[in-house]
Amino acid sequence: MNFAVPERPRGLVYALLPLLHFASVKLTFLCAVTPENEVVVWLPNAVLLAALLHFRGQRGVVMAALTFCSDVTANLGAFSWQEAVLLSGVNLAEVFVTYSLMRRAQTSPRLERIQDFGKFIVAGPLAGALMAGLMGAAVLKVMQGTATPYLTLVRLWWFGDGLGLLIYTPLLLAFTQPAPTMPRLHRLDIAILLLSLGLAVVVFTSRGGQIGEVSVTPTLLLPSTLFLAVRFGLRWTALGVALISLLLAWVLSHGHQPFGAVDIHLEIVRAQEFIFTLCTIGIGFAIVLAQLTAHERELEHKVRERTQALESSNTRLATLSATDGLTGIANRRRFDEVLAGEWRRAARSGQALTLVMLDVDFFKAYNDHYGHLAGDDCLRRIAALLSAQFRRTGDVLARYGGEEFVLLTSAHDAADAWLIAETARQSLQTMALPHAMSPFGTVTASLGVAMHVPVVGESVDVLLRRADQALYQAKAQGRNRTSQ
Ligand SMILES: Nc1nc2c(ncn2[C@@H]2O[C@H](COP(=O)(O)OP(=O)(O)OP(=O)(O)O)[C@@H](O)[C@H]2O)c(=O)[nH]1
Repeated sequence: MNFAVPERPRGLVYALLPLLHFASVKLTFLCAVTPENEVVVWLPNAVLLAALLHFRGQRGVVMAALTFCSDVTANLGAFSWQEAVLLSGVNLAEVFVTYSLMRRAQTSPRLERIQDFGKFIVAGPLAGALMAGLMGAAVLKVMQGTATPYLTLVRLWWFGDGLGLLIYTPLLLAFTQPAPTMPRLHRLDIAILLLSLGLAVVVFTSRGGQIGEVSVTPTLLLPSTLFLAVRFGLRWTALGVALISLLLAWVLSHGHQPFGAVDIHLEIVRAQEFIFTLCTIGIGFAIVLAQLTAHERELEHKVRERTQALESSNTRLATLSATDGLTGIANRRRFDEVLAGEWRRAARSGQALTLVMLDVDFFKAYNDHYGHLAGDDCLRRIAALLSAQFRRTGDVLARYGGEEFVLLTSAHDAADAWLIAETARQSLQTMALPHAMSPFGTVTASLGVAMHVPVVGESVDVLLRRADQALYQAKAQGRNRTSQ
């Protein structure tokens, strides 16, 4: 049982446990014991089992002692005190054997997986209750000298106790869990529930009659249980199953014959078979559905997580593929994309585009003199300076390659365009990065400016070529200048 351990049982639990046990004894006698003293279902043992499962066995001895006292008290009405103590001991043994078997089989105490429900059925209704049947029947035979054959006594005890565990344990456990969200009750739900209620009344009072070819037996209520499982989940299915089972037991023990006019012993076995089928199918189906829903949610959650991770790595990749690794500004690829888009937009709107090309002067000499790493650093500082300068909306600064930068911007006119470029050149000069191999003594740049209003169908090369020519001119005229 590898699930989170809940808090230990406290005062209120100790008070409620024997009360619930005693109430379950009363409920059993009210609904499920025939005038011939045959028990159709014996509920009380499930109270201790559910408590042991819920609290993972913590303070099990105290809880057992409390329910034992309640059990002996309940038995005293029908048996001598020695018999009462022995029979309550058998009940206690049944619960502890069931609990130990479930523990051994590593059963989830919440019975929330179909495998766990299966293990519970084997450990409790089959093994635990059978063992109690063998022991209880022996006590009755030896102490009371009952005339009923030993094996019949075993069967009666086994089936009654087993079904009690089967009906009541999942119900009590379901109600100790946090309440699941209830689906909204539609008109169709109400109609089906009312129809099922009507059907139950017909089934339980029809004395095994027939409508046409169809036998009106409790089996007809099976679809209603499946409906409960589909619409309302485990908690309400467990309750529905328990109600139908107890109603059937009550009907039987009050002389009605929902399976037709057959011998009462046979009638009880039929009812028990039906209750077993109803519980295993109804509760099992509800558990499978809940498991599927939980699995689906888990999958959805995983898909959402993966999608988010994929999206963020896509975004990171997109940023990486658009960024120049050395300077952190846009790379040529990104610049070409933006230029093409802006070119088309300007062609439609008739707006002028301004392109500034900036090439660092004597950079080979800088590299040769200061080293390649210093050259890298110099390029980074120039990029930072230009980024700080060109930050108007719509400005796109990029490293075009090597020691060449480009700026796509908009200017009012040619003079404005020249001023933008010239300001950048002057800032670089003012930064005064030492360049011993340059006639200017500091790092400088030459800039070429081109301005053009594109027309639809014209190639961007027009603008690039013009800027390149202007740059060539600036270089030819002595460098550290802006040409247009
Ligand atoms: N450190 C460094 N150097 C680079 C990088 N990319 C290109 N270069 C260098 O930039 C230099 C460019 O040299 P050239 O094309 O001859 O130009 P220049 O020496 O600046 O001469 P002008 O442009 O005519 O003034 C070459 O030495 C390249 O190795 C880079 O990422 N880091």
